[in-house]
Amino acid sequence: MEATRKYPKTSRFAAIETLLRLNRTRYPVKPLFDSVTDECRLIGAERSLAMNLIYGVLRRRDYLDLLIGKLCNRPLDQLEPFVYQALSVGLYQLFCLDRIPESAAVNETVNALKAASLKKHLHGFVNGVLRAATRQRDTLPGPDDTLSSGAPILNHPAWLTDRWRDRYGQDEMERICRVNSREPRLTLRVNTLKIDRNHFANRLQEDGITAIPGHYAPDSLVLTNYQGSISALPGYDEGCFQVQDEAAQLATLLLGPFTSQMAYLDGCAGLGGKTSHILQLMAPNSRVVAVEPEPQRLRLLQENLDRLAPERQLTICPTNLQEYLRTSRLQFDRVLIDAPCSGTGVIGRHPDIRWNRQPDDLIGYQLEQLDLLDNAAELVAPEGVIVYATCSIEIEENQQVMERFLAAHPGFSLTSCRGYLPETAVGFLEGDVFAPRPTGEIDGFFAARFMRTS
Ligand SMILES: C[S@@+](CC[C@H](N)C(=O)[O-])C[C@H]1O[C@@H](n2cnc3c(N)ncnc32)[C@H](O)[C@@H]1O
Repeated sequence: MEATRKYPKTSRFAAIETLLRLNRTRYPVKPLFDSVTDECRLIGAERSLAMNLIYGVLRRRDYLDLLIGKLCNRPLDQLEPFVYQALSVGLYQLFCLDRIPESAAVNETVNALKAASLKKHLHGFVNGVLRAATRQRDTLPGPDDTLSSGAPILNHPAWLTDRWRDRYGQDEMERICRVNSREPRLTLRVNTLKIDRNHFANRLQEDGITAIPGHYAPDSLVLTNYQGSISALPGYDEGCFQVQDEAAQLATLLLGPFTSQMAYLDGCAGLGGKTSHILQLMAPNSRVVAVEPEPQRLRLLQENLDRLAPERQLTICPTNLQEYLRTSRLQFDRVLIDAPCSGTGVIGRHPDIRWNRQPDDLIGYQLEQLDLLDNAAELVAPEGVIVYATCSIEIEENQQVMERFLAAHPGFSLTSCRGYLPETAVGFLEGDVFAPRPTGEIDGFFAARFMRTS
């Protein structure tokens, strides 16, 4: 108790504790982080720093393990678990960030061990390793160096790198890993119901925030130098924008053409990123139904839509698609199935995914995705279109789902995404489907259009 009172549970403590729980449970990092930061009563900049440290460690896990292995003369699994995570957080600050002074990185990390009431010799051990690391900086590898064998540091589990090597070749696999190891960029979709892209960019500029138009999606802005929280950006409360990668923005365009009197169903609405985009793009006398079963997401969906499009024709259904189909008599011109998936296209943005997923998960997702599409097929009107989307780059969740759906539903045919993408984005087509791989400018994604022909 004495130590806890003396040493507050700061951002470093929260980062270490979250990484520890993640390692133990393999739960998604966000809810673990929320409960740890609530317990530590962390807010504002301290909370953001904790988040950056966790995500950074997860993006550079193999590199940090390499450093720890060189600096400690024992196997990693023989380190006390809190000590192992503390060394990771400390070394990440020292070797991957340039905005934290060395002394603060070391002292604050050691204080986290004190706040955790760990034995005194462990404080000394962590202090010694981190100080040795700063002295030996010139002889230790940097985060983007290759190993002495010439092999790159991939920071991904072997099952993922093996499958990407088999599919794309060594160079492309290494490129994807490199992209996923860097901090992703922050991209917004300007809400043109409220303001156009140029005016909003100027408004950000007035606050010293540089915003450049994205290369692909017509309403996108990329913020190149912003480190603060999203809700502190100008125009947040007024609903002037939504954080959304360009791949996700392009996916909604595939629901086009946005002619009048159309009925849209967003069958997996989540937090409403694409629902709000449909509301932004739809022509007069159109309407949207959004289905989402998960209560927490539902609450955020409602909040987001209240902020972004309060006066639009929208019905939110707090249920799953299967139940919706049982109770609804409606048919839709466009159905979007932005399905639950492994998320391997957004591993840079959500770095816990790479360590939490297992190869067997892919077939589990495929079954869920096919079931959602079976239900969607019943809800789409003749001549209507289903857009099937995932943020995965795995064949099992994309091409295989597409083939199996079409084989089971002869009344549907694949139609090309080409006519719905801006010219700058047609390079992401693989045949008829939209399938960018992560580049640092755009997330990995997959989308296909199925038209009901009979
Ligand atoms: C990839 S997320 C959707 C993201 C969202 N479209 C967006 O752009 O923000 C998939 C969503 O499907 C929801 N979901 C899972 N099973 C479902 C089901 N059987 N019916 C409808 N939605 C489901 C999940 O709760 C999750 O929010």
